[in-house]
Amino acid sequence: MKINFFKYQGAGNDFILIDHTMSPLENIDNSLIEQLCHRRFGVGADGLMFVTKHKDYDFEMHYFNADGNLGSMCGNGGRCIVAFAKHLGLIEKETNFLAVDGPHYARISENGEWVDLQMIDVNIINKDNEAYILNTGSPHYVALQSDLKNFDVFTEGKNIRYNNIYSEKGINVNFVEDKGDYLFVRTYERGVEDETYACGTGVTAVAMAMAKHKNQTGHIKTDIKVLGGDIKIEFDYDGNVFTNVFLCGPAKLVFEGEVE
Ligand SMILES: N[C@@H](CCC[C@H](N)C(=O)O)C(=O)O
Repeated sequence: MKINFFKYQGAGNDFILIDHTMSPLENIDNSLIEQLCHRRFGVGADGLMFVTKHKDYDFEMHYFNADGNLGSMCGNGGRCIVAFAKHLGLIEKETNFLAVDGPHYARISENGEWVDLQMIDVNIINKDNEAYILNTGSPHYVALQSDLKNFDVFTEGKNIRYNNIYSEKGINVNFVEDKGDYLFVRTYERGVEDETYACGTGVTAVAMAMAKHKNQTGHIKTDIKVLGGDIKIEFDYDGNVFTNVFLCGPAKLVFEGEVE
């Protein structure tokens, strides 16, 4: 069976995208997804997404992590699937689509390579000692870390993800260093079980945690640097709820191909 795929990346978080708009999604082969995402034996990606039709929305996003399992919301994946939907001619400048955490609005630049994606409102932030725990569509742990450039994100992130509190359901682990004008963020991702070059729901969680940490309220814009590039986050925060949350950044087609 031949599979046509498109490879996209959003700030270095990379995905295999498959157009499934002509038929419903059934009989998912999770081991095939894992194999396609494998960086030695497959195409190589942090995750795989199917685009299907939906009667009430422009399209529906189905996201699987690189381990082959159904993921929770993927922010960079969401931005890439919007670029893909434009490429397929499903949308033009704006869209309302459905993802695992509910409906999302997004707008896309003329050249199709920059996407502002609205994320879910967030009203719960918990603490685990000094770290912040919140769900921005996916569960996140946010910890401040000095000298982050030289920090062992893989080992420390993995230790937290697999500790007694989080091992069962898993968590994405983000480390952040406040650089003044911007935040530098590195993330260990659940489901990839490695550090990735960017995590969209992760940087969203980091911007929210830092607003709370610094007692900021109002309309807050945050510039973020990750290993794979630059991302911007915007939201309103009244001290209780984060609303009008936007994850803004690049979403680019890398190549397309076919596997047997
Ligand atoms: N890379 C993603 C996060 C994907 C979901 C995550 N790995 C999980 O299932 O926990 C992003 O950009 O948000």
